[in-house]
Amino acid sequence: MNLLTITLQHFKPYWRKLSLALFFSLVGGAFTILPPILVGKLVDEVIGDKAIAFILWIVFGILAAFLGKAVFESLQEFVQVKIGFDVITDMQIRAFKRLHRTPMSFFSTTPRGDMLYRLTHDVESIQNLNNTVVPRILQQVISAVAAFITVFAIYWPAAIVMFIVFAIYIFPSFKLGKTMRKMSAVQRDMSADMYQHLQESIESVRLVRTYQTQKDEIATQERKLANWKTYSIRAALIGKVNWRLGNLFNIATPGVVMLIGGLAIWQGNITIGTLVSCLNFIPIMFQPVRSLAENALTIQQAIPALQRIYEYFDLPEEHEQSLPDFGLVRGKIALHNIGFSYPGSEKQVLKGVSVSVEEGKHIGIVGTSGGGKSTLIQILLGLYEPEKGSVTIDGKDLFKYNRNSFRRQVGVVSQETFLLNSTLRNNLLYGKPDATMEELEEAVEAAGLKELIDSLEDKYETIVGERGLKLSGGQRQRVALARAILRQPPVLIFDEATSSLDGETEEKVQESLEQLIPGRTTITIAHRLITVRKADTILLLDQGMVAEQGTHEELLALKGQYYQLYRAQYSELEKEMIG
Ligand SMILES: Nc1ncnc2c1ncn2[C@@H]1O[C@H](COP(=O)(O)OP(=O)(O)OP(=O)(O)O)[C@@H](O)[C@H]1O
Repeated sequence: MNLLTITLQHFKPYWRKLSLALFFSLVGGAFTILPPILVGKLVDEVIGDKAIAFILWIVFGILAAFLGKAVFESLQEFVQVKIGFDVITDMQIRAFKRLHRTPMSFFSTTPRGDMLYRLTHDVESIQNLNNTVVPRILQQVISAVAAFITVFAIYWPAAIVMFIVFAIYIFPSFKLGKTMRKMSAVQRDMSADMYQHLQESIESVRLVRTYQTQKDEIATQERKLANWKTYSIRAALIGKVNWRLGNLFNIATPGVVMLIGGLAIWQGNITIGTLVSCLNFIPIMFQPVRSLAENALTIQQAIPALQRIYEYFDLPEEHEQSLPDFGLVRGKIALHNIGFSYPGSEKQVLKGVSVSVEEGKHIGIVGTSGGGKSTLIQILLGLYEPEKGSVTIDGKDLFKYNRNSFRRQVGVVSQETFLLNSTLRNNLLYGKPDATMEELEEAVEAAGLKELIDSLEDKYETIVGERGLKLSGGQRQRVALARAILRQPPVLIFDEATSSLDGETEEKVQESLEQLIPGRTTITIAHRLITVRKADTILLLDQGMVAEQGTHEELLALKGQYYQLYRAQYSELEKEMIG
């Protein structure tokens, strides 16, 4: 679909308001043509015939026309500004919705700064266009057409002259507009790139300070700014050329009209009043044409922003929205012969992995770093689709159902805990906003958070700071744990969920978790083998393959990789106990 079609689609729901705006604009336009006609009458009839008493009526007419124009054009602007905001919010939400439905691979390959720039700055520049340029364009077009028709009716040669001069003026403006559009597209990409760098630099301020790379950061920003500046100056100069051109024609047009009009008066074809009217119509017609040409440049500049937002409307969807829901999940999970490599990467991360967990059972996954443990979980959650193999939940193919309906019934605590810049209460209730205070306190207790909350002055109302930065790593992880526990889901996934806790706290939390686990299908990924020793089955993943599988005791008895890992992790005393 092209740009215009998509844009019109967005305006379509507001056609009633648009018609109202058009009506107000037409009435405003009618008032615009009155003053020049009355001025002509003033010259011919009042001054010429010395009918001084009539002058008051003319002056009153002119004032009334200006007032009428102001009232109706304001009404039109008001309606259109409202439509402008309606349309822009619709556009932003459409792009945002689509972003939330697009596959995870998009997020791992697209810079965050670029996404944010599109949804904020690009939207903003279209908003400016919608609120200022679009409402005026309607008035301008109507005024220009009304003026042209009136001049044509009272003295057509003047109308033809005006039309030719304006056409000559408009042509280069549109030509310049095309150049501006291209330049503006480059400028937007440059700005988005700068935004991306600024965001990354600010977000990683701790890293920058620790590694003392401020100079490099500033140098990079200076380089980006210098390129952007050179380009922007060029674009601004082109805009000025257009403005100067407008000035030139502004002076030339009355001259030509006076020349041919004067000749017509001398020949007795028109009255002086008619020429005065025509001259008064020039600014009415020229001003809109001029703004139209200038606005055309603004529109051309905004088109790349529009394109960047529209690109998001076409993002692929993770799954069709029409897929059926899972219904109540019981928790029998089977991943069969999974083969997977990340989009854009050649490396096979998973090479034929099969895992099956019976309803309510606990499976532990251990193995070397980078072995593919977290990837397996992402596939189980349907965040990535495997190239090979299948994922079934209660015997149903995950990819033939609405994945969100499965995810809603899973409690996940991962290595990276994401907290909102809000109160502890809001963070805890994120997965279950309607939980009772009793449920909340139970979850807090189970996650070992009670002491912390009691020690805080504002208790549950304490603000945790952006991304939970006011909490320690272990505290953040416990908040995430409580959040998952609160949901009481049939499936629990712990991906290094207790890795940031000290030994003592980990042990306590582990005890609470062990009470929570029975009856729920649980998958625990852990580096510390002690975390999974009670699991029904333990899977050792090595370089994308299942190297060993069995209970803790079976694996130890096997004296393979698991045994080696265990030995490496525990004290001499424990080693002796095994031996
Ligand atoms: N988004 C991604 N794009 C490309 N490659 C990725 C991506 N995420 C992970 N990988 C690669 O996939 C492999 C498996 O990563 P994964 O995070 O699944 O391992 P892991 O076993 O969970 O490791 P760890 O125990 O260190 O958390 C790694 O080699 C990693 O570099």
